[in-house]
Amino acid sequence: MATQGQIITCKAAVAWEPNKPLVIEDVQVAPPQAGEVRIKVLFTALCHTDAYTWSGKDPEGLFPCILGHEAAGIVESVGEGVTEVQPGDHVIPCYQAECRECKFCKSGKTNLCGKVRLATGVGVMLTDRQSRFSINGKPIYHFMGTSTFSQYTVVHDVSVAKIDPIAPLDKLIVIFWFHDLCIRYTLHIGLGAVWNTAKVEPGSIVAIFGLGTVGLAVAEGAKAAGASRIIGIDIDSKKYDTAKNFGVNEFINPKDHEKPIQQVIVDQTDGGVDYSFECIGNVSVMRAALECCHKGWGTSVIVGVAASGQEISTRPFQLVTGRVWKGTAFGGFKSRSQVPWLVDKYLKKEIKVDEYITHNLTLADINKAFDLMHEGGCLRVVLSMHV
Ligand SMILES: NC(=O)c1ccc[n+]([C@@H]2O[C@H](COP(=O)([O-])OP(=O)(O)OC[C@H]3O[C@@H](n4cnc5c(N)ncnc54)[C@H](O)[C@@H]3O)[C@@H](O)[C@H]2O)c1
Ligand SMILES: [Zn+2]
Repeated sequence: MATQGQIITCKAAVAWEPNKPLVIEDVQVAPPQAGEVRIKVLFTALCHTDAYTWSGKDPEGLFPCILGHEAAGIVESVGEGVTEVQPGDHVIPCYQAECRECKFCKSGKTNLCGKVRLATGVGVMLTDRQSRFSINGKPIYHFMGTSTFSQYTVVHDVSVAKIDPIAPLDKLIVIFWFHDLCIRYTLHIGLGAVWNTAKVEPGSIVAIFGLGTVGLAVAEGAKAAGASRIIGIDIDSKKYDTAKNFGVNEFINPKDHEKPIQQVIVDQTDGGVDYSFECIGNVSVMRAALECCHKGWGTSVIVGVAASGQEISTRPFQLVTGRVWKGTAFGGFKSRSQVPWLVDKYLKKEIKVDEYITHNLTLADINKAFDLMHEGGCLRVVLSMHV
């Protein structure tokens, strides 16, 4: 391939400073080094995690940087020692790596691989602690080990999930195919919370706090697991309209009640729910989500990401009497091993994907895309990489 081993100059949306509009720039992307993969990004989606770092509230946020962590693309070239993917492979970059060698990976109990975290947490690559992005010699930080708001990105090979390419690569099919993958990636956080972390059984009563994209994916997972009652809780009653399509069959707006929301739920469920999921990132809602669980067995899963420095609290008696408090990152899915499996489920139409995409724009419109994301009625904005 002509670009192999060369610096590629391409377009990327650069966050120069917190809270300032992203700027489409010509960025130089260095070739991948040992254990690295350079990917031509075809589609990327936006997520609140990008917005959070961009806002400047994320203490780990580094500027200037290239944000973005939900995407699908094609391998352009690989560095020395990379054996699992090769140029032309269809891939999804994953912010949660899976090295299969560290003690986390080997434990079989968690997806929190530790291999590249020290480097990705500070916006560089592991090999030489440098960035592969620069503008006229000035380094631009990576973000979450993915940086997908760029037409080309370099990631660690342990962070790349290879996807089965669908047979006839007719242009349109490729477009739709990748199109859907972008969303697939966020979606599985919700599904994983239900299938891997909580292990919801048929007939369960489930409460979901926050009916954004993540909450809807939890609802879909709960429905697929056979939950009988799926109670959605949101301060925006309009959210119930969409949520019904994803399996939510009861709705409570905490603002309609004088009593604390956990008490309202306990009253309506004969003592509490079997499973609850906090999909907002609000620590007082996390407490409510635990306390609305049934004594003896109720399990509450924290999916939402609270602002840095926040703490959760409850009376220890809540746990002594059998409630369980859990958390999940990346849905508990092992990235490289299980992302392809999820894609397969999608192809077999076992899980919804298309329904989450409410807007399609291009990289050039990325600032508009962020505005849309903060509006009601928007689930996922997918960007193609044209400018
Ligand atoms: N654990 C993970 O792996 C992971 C991955 C991605 C995102 N997240 C987190 O999941 C959370 C949800 O993400 P999203 O994209 O669905 O967000 P979103 O903003 O689209 O949805 C949040 C919903 O919560 C509702 N809400 C806000 N405050 C509320 C309150 N006090 N009571 C009831 N409802 C309330 C809002 O009206 C909205 O509908 C975020 O914290 C995000 O950072 C976690
Ligand atoms: Zn590992």
